[in-house]
Amino acid sequence: MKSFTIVPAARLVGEIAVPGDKSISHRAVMLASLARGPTRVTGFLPSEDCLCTLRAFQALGVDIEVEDPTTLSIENRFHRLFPPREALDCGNSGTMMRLIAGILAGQPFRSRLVGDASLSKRPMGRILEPLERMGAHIRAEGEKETPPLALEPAELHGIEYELPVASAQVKSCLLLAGLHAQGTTRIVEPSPTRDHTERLLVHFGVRPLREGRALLIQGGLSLEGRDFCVPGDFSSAAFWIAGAAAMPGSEIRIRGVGLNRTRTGLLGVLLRMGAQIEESVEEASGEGEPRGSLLIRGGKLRGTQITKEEIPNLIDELPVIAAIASLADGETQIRGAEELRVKESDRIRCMVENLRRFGVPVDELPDGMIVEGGHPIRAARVSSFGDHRVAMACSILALRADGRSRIDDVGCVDTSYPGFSKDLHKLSQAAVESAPGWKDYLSWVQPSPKTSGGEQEPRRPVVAVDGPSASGKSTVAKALAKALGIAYCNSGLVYRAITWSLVDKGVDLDREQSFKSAVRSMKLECRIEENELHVRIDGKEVGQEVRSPAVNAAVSRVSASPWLRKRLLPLFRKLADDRALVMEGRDIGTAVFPGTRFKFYIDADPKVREQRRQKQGESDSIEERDWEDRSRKAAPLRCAADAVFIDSSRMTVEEVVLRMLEELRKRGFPLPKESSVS
Ligand SMILES: O=C(O)C1=C[C@@H](OP(=O)(O)O)[C@@H](O)[C@H](O)C1
Ligand SMILES: C=C(OP(=O)(O)O)C(=O)O
Repeated sequence: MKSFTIVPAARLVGEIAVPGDKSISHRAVMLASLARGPTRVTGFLPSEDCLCTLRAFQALGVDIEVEDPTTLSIENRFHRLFPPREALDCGNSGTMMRLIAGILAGQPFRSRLVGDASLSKRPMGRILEPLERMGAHIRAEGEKETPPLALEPAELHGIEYELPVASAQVKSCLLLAGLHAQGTTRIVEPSPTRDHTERLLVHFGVRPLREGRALLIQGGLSLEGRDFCVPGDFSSAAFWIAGAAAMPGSEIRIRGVGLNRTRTGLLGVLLRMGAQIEESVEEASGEGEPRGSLLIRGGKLRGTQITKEEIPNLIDELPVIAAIASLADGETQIRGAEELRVKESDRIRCMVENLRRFGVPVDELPDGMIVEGGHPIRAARVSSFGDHRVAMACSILALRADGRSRIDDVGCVDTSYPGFSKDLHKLSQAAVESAPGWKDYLSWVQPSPKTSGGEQEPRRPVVAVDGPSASGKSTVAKALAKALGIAYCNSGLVYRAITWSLVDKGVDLDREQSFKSAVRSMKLECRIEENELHVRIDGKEVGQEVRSPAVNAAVSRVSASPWLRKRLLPLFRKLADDRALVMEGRDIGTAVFPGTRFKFYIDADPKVREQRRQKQGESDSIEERDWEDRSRKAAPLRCAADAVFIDSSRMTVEEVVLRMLEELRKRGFPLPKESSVS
């Protein structure tokens, strides 16, 4: 299962254009497929949801040529739809299923609509009832009026219908059914919802009539094909807008984004919270879709109240609003949002659960939540619950956590925003990867955490060499020390020695008190002889026993102790008091000697590292080890911001050491006259 690993970032900076609008892409394909004459759709969103719509209309006999992923040529040459051979797959998309049902309800053929596990739980009664009243023969095969939907041939007639819930999907379903019905269909909305269907109908030559809260559509009119350009998706941009607004120091510009007022409720909420947003509408041509650019500058936000009336125009943005409410000062209340419970997940439940994991105090309400902002965000491992917006909202919050977070089950992001992780990476400079993959390690770069006493340059030059297991760092660190003629130390040896002694004494490592008192009473001596570190415990020099399976099994637990790590810092630092050295470990450049100018981070592809371990006759679960090392609370494995990152996957030891020597020369390390590498 795919997951994102998110490294904290101070702010979001940069400029992007988000991919095409999902709601509009669905509708553009649908209406162009019903129209006479060709339509070229540009800016189409090639996400999983919209591709389901595209495939469905191909299956219904419409010519759809994919010129490139975002450009479609659509023509219904026969001016009618054909019976599909198989069930039409709506994937994860509520919009597709509800809108296409409106189109198919009045066709002279049978059809069946199916969806994935999440869609199969979503309520369809809201479209079944009015469609049946229009004369449709439609049946929900799932329990409690859930998909699949089976449609029989039918002739529809217009009705008057007042929507019980404010839903653009139900409204659009009925507008599309009304197009194929006899007479007029009159739809009354409890409050205005996104009006993309109305605008696109006008674009294709059919104008629904507005009478206050009512919308009227005349049956039997035909649509005319006409090229259309889909604007960027405001709901995708929302992650950057909200994230940047809530992260002081941020500055981002988003170009070509849809700015339809029935979608941009988030902007009003953010402005109320104190956000700095500049909007410039560049294209508001008549009844087309307005689009333009947004400039967002980050600052400290304050909590707000979001009321029922506001919900329809920001419904899909509520997960990210909940996320950034956690960063704002004070309380944010979201009310009147019970519709969130029947989206791709129960977005109230899932966001409440995830926010709690991030350490955010939050109360769940039947129709929303109360988020208490301003508390530190804890690094967490959370699930998307298969919901794209939950995954992306949590990714934004994770940027502000106190360490690496992991969002599991993020394949769903492709339903609306393929390329989200790339954009997150671009704007945050943080690493997002399909964990625990390798490619993004380079961008794991983090500022060295502050530790007392270690920020100053050590008295003698220290070369810090960090990296994950089996990266080759020990081999190169030893060879480098030899080439420089200085001492080689391995902090791991000290942790191993302590572990050996604890194991030998039978100390119960799970009992903190016994562990601490055993360490306190231990006589630990570290000294360097002939450029090598020697460790003595209670007068006994430790040797090969530190490599025993018992020590292997326990050393991670011992070295994960923040108390012990802190206790050992002065001991490690003292080693550099009277001699230059190369010190190798996992936090040398970030915690032990953050002040040294000579830092390296050695890494290699996990596959290469696994092979190296096998060659040493050991087997190691490299990816799991990486995750543990990187996510542990005390001095997690990080590439220091000022370290030189070396990917040793395809380099020999000699090449790596030469590269290090070269860098040391550049950084002014007092190199011996004749550096030799052996
Ligand atoms: O019409 C649309 O394109 C949509 C309408 C909204 O759903 P409801 O109509 O169910 O509120 C929204 O949540 C969904 O993402 C897309
Ligand atoms: C609710 C959403 O989509 P749909 O209803 O189309 O699945 C969404 O994209 O947030």
